[in-house]
Amino acid sequence: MKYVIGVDLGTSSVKVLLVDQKGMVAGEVSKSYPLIQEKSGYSEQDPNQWVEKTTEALVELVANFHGNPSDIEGISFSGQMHGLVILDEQLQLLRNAILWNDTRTTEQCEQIYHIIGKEKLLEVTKNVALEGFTLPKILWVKQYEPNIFEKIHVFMLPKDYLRFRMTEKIHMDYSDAAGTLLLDIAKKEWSGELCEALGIDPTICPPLVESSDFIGTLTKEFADKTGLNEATKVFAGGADNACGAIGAGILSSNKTLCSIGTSGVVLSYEETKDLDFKGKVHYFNHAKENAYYTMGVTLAAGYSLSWFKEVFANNENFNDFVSEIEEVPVGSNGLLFTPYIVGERTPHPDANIRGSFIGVDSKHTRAHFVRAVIEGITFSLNESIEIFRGAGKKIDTIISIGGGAKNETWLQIQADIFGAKIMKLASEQGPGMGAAMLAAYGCGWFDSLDQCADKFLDVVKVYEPIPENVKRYRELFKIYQEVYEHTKILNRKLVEFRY
Ligand SMILES: Nc1ncnc2c1ncn2[C@@H]1O[C@H](COP(=O)(O)OP(=O)(O)O)[C@@H](O)[C@H]1O
Ligand SMILES: O=C(CO)[C@@H](O)[C@H](O)COP(=O)(O)O
Repeated sequence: MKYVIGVDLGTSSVKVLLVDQKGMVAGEVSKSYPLIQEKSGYSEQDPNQWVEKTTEALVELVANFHGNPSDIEGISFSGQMHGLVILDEQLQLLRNAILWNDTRTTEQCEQIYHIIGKEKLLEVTKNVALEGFTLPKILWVKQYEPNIFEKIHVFMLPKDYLRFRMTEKIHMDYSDAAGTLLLDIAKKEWSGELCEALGIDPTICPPLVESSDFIGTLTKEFADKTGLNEATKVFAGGADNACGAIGAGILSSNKTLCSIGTSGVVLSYEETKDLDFKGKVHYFNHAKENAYYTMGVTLAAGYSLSWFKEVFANNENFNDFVSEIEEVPVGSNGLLFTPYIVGERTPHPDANIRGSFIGVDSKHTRAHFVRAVIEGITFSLNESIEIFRGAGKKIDTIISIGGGAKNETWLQIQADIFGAKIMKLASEQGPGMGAAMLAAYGCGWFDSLDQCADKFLDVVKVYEPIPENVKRYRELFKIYQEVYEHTKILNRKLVEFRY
C-alpha cells in the first residue's frame, strides 16, 4: 500500500494527515501554536514555530506508522491564507508573519484605493482591498518599518515558507497568490502594473505554480529529522479554503462548502473568471487548474468560540464545554451574539466593529452564552449564504468541514439556520484531505482530482433542516442583521479606548 501526507498549516495548529490509496486516514497528528497579539487588531505568528511544530508532528506520524517510510510517496500542503512572510537576501526571516486576521492596515487599504482606484483593482484582482490581504501588509511594512522593507528579497505565504524550509525551493501557487491582491486573477500572473504604482519591486514576488505541480524532494536534513524518505515527492499545495474545497469534493458548479475553522467560510465553485460580484465576496483561483471559487468570510468563527472558552472555561474539555448547548432551546432564550471580536469581513468589511451580546437576562446561564456564540457565528455565515442566494445561486445542500463540524448539535444548527441539508464527511479535516488529494493526483494515482474525490470522499451523515427551527431562526436572523448598524457607531467611539 502507498501513502501520501497532507499538511494543513492552520491558524490554531498544524494538522498532518497520512492517507492511503483508498483514501483512508491511516494516521493523524496535530500540534498547536499561539497567536502573538501585541495590540488590539494585531495578529502575528513566528514562522519558525510552524516549521518546528510540523517537524514534531511528522516525527510522531512516522514513528506511529507501521509500514516503510519509502511507501509514503508524496506530500502536499494547505495553508492559512494571506499571511505575510518576508525574507532577506540570505533567505532569513526579517520579522514575524503578519496574519490574515490582523487588521492594522486600514490606512494602507485606503492608499490602495487612492492610488489604484477601486474599479481598476476589481478589474485586475477581482477583489476589494481588505485589511487581511497580503498587499496592504507589504505597504504597512513599507510605511512603518522602512529599514526592513528595503531588505525584502522575497515574500511568501505561510505554507510556502514551510515548504521552502523542507525543500529549499521557493514557489507560490495560484490559489494562494490570488489572496495577496497582487495577482492578475484572469491572466494568472503577477500584476506589474500594481507593483509599479505602489512602489513594490516585482522581483520580490515568487515564481508561480499550479497547486498539483511537482516542486522537488525533501532536503536530506529534513528527511533525517522526520524519518521520511529523502525521495518523497513534494507538491506545491494550495490556500486552505481551496484545499478545503477539494477535500470536500467542491469540484463542479452548484456545490457549496461551509468551513468553520478559526475563520468561517461559505464557498461556492465557479467555472469562469468573469462573474461580477462587485467585490461583495472574495473571488479566487481554485487549487484545481483553471477553476475559480467565490467565498464570504467570517473573521472570528471558531475563534469566537475558543475565545469564549479560554476566558470563561479555560480548563474544561472542548467537547464537554460545547455539549452544554444541547439543553438550551433554539434562540438561546433571547440572547444574541455577533462574532465581530476581531472586526469583520463579509458582509461588513469593518476593522473597527466588535462583538456584542444583546438581550442578556438574569435567567441566562453559561450554556445560553455558549449556544448564543454558536448561533451568532452561524448567523454570520448565513449572511454569505444570503449574498449567494441573492445572486441567483440555488443552495440546498452544503458540505460542512473544519473544527466546527465536530459537534453534532452545531451541524443541526447549521441545517436550521442555513435552511439547507448539511453533509458531514468521514473526516472533518477538509484542507488536510485536500492537500493529501493534491499529492495523490500529483503522484499519478488518479487522472483527475474529481476521480480522486470519487474514491476518497465519503458522506457519513446528513442533517435535514427542521421546519419549526428554520422558521424561528429566520425571525431571529432578521434581528441579528440589525445589530451591526446599531453597534457600528458605538464601536467607532470605543476605538480610542482599545489598546
Ligand atoms: N469539539 C468541538 N466542537 C465544536 N467546535 C470545535 C471543537 N473543537 C474545536 N472546535 C472549533 O474548531 C476551531 C478550530 O478548527 P480548525 O479547523 O482546526 O481551525 P484552523 O484550521 O484555523 O486551525 C476552534 O477555534 C474551535 O472553536
Ligand atoms: O483569511 C482567510 C480566507 O480569506 C482565512 O480563511 C484564512 O485562510 C485562515 O483560515 P483558517 O485557519 O480559519 O482555516
